[in-house]
Amino acid sequence: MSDSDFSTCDLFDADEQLQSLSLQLQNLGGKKKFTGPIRTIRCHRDNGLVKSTLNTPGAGHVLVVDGEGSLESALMGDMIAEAAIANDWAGVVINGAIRDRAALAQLNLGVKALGSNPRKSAKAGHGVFDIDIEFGGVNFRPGATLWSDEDGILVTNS
Ligand SMILES: O=C([O-])CC(=O)C(=O)O
Repeated sequence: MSDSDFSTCDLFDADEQLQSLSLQLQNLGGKKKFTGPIRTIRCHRDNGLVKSTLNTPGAGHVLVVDGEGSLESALMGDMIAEAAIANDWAGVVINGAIRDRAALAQLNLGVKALGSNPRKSAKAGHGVFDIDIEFGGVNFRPGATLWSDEDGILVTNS
């Protein structure tokens, strides 16, 4: 299925077993609909892993980042987002903050996040990669498929 020809409402109607995120993330990227298999990161006010991961080939994956809900500093800005596009990532979902909101809105990348903060995060690289993470009542398992549009985010169980 291409990035633009699905609707999460129709997908849910066809399969009510899909997980649906109740957390009201903001749709902040220039690409308002995106889908792909999941990779994951958990980190707290440190985006070193996010930066290095989005600088490696994404092959159409969606990076789900559990920033543990912190809005104290941003986990992605326009430079990292441009690297994600260059490396063929479909989108980035962040349980935390971004910055460069106006620039992200112009980029051909899916971006969902809680909000924005101009303060940068540390870049020590503390965090964990490709583990199961859970927020908003959804289990995000590496390799599961995610769909995101204006209505919300759906994730397969496997
Ligand atoms: O470097 C950062 O932490 C975030 C940022 O400003 C960018 O991606 O442009």
